[in-house]
Amino acid sequence: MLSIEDATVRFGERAALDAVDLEVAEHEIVCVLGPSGSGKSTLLRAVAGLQALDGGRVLLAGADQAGVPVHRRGVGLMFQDHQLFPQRDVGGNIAFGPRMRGAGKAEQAERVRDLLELVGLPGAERRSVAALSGGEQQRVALARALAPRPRLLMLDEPLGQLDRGLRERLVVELRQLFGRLGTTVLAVTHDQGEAFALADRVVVMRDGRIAQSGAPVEVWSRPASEFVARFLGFDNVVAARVSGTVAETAWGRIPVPEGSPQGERRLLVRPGGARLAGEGQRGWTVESRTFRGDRVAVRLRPADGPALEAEFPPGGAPAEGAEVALGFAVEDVVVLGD
Ligand SMILES: Nc1ncnc2c1ncn2[C@@H]1O[C@H](COP(=O)(O)OP(=O)(O)OP(=O)(O)O)[C@@H](O)[C@H]1O
Repeated sequence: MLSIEDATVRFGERAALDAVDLEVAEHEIVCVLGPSGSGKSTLLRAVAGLQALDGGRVLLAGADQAGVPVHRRGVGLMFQDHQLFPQRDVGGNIAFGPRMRGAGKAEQAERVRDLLELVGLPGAERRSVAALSGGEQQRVALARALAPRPRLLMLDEPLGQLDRGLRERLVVELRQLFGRLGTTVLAVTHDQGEAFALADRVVVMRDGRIAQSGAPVEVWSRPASEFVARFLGFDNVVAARVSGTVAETAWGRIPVPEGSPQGERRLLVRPGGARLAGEGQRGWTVESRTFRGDRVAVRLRPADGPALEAEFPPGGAPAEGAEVALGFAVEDVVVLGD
């Protein structure tokens, strides 16, 4: 459906997109994640035709989009800076696209009715957009973006302004909705929870390049590099010398999965990977304990080396100041690439 080939966009000396290659298949939901300034919006804008490329190509269904204006690309946009038209009512906002494409009054009304049904706001045609809640406005913006039946829907921080509870609910609804409609989606967010919940595939960007691309579970369980690991919030990263299935680290000898990269590496231990073990490595002191509802986060300090963040079930966490022995679960250990 969408092929981005070697796409480059420069602002002065700096490349906001640096030779990016990305394919999005029909019906696929791809979420682009990354820190502020990593080039996420520039990527979307380039696909939409709002940003010219300095190099490379954007193809939609095989056709090079060079010189094709935004409104002829057949893409739907729901961007942060594309607010609803305040002077039109809900129906007027949603009917805008179909009207521009020459749909008659009856067809427009039917489309608006169907879409309002779809986004869970049946009968809201005549409501003023100013009188809608934030969540309702997002739904109307989504209906407006879907109205012209775009072959590709692009979302920039679709739920950015909303509070967490509403976001979590809407993200589930969105995924179901896109599945039902068979919509192909390219979305951008800085919120990893949102990306992981929405996407079939996540793409993590760094400085205008793709740092990792894969199914959510794959990226989560096997971050490719220290950058991706830290971006996902994993802080237990330590220098390691890997030989076979064992790594020597400041946290002691740690088992690593078979087939791990060898030699001088960086190694990640997910917080669930450290276990209390009588026959494990002794000499860890519990520096702090933080209750997090369903688990307790515990900061452990070895005799000599950096602290390690571990997680325990609420009933099973050691007390502050306690001396414990630790073992490591190999499935929570990742030898990172460069
Ligand atoms: N019109 C512009 N002129 C100059 N520099 C720009 C322009 N648009 C973007 N940039 C720069 O390009 C880089 C990538 O910006 P972009 O907006 O794509 O990042 P982003 O990942 O979407 O960030 P955010 O999450 O903050 O929206 C940044 O360094 C930004 O300052």
